[in-house]
Amino acid sequence: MTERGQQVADAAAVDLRISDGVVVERATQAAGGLEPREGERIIEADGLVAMTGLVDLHTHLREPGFEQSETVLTGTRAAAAGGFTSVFAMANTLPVQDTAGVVEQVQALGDAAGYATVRPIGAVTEDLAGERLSEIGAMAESRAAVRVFSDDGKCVHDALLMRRALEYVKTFDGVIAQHAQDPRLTEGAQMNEGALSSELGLKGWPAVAEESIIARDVLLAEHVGARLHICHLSTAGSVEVIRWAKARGVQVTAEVTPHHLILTEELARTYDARFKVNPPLRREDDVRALRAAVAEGVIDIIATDHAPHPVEAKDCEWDAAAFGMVGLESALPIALLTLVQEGHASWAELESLLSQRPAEIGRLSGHPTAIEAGQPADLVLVDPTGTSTFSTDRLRGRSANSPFLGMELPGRVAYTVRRGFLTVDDGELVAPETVAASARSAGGAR
Ligand SMILES: NC(=O)N[C@@H](CC(=O)O)C(=O)O
Ligand SMILES: [Zn+2]
Ligand SMILES: [Zn+2]
Repeated sequence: MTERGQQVADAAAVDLRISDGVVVERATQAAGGLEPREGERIIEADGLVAMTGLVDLHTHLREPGFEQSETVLTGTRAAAAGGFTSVFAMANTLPVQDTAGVVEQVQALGDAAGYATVRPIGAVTEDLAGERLSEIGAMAESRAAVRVFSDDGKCVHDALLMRRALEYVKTFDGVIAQHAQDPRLTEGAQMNEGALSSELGLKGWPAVAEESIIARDVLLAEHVGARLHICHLSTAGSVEVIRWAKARGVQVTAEVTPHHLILTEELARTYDARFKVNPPLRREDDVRALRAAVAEGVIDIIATDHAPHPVEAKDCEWDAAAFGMVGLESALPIALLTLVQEGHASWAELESLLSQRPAEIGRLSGHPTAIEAGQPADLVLVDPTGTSTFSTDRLRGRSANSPFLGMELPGRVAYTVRRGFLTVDDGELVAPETVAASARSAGGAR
């Protein structure tokens, strides 16, 4: 397979030859490019931008247990459509991903589907109950080799458990990904706390409920000398705390979701539960601070927090609706709109935010560090020109609870290549049988 694309860093047109899941040759077109050989498929990628495959450190795939919302197959289809080649699957399944058996099962489902590398996240506490540590060691040593642990959906609130979890993962270079939400400060909370929550009569969720947990946890991570990752940062104050911790040398990383980079609490006025999410949409000044923190490097990555829910969990009163939004297919377009087009990040920085840094934080093995000869062929080719209306036909998962439906968004994924085979071909998902067969034959490639 020969690909004509553009290199991200210097925007020079290059040809790539891919064979057996690896980029085997790369030449600039200025230097003559590559001659296609007999039997090779040529992808015309002129005008497209190439990035290493996107990596989502925060995806809810819902299987086992909530297959009416999403399955590993449907969720990784959505991932591929969005340009992702790897996803980290959150632990709040049923049963919870808190044993070696369950994480191995989720990983095996991902391997069989083939649309993306699925790396299960292990629960920090048994059944996400916040009482006893889960089998962290057994999950780390299992075939799934778990490196990221999180009770996401719930906060690890007990400081002693958090300390013990940090001590444990430190022994094998793992990381605790904290969902920072003080449960007592957010009992019954429905949206951001402020003048608008009072006006709408919805119970408020104060910024300090997030910031106080982050402050505690960066201090614990410093004390233990372990790695801490903060999920879905949503307030200007959280940015301040992370900046302070990084300046002290704490091993902390932080993520922001696409939706927190663009949407605000004002959307609660619609009472449309597509805009109900945990943590809640905040204010304009928070959105500004989050974008600036990405530009400054205080925020390390963009993660989708893809949280599918069925119609009945969203098409109801705000108070009764579930928290969460789907996000895999819209992540790159929203990042382009809010960061690249606004001058907060270059394409190369986008590759860092959506591919390189999440892979590093999750200790993802077999992920390319660049698109060059000798590197695994996990990459995405994006059409950067024009915009299109984001509609349900762009969604490839099982649920349609996207807050971006109807918006004009830039950036279409033209091709996604995983382990050398196509999962998206000329803007269309490749059929499941074809992808599964390609994944089986690529099985031993790494
Ligand atoms: N983000 C959400 O609003 N919901 C997530 C849980 C979570 O990420 O906290 C879910 O599992 O639905
Ligand atoms: Zn969460
Ligand atoms: Zn989540």
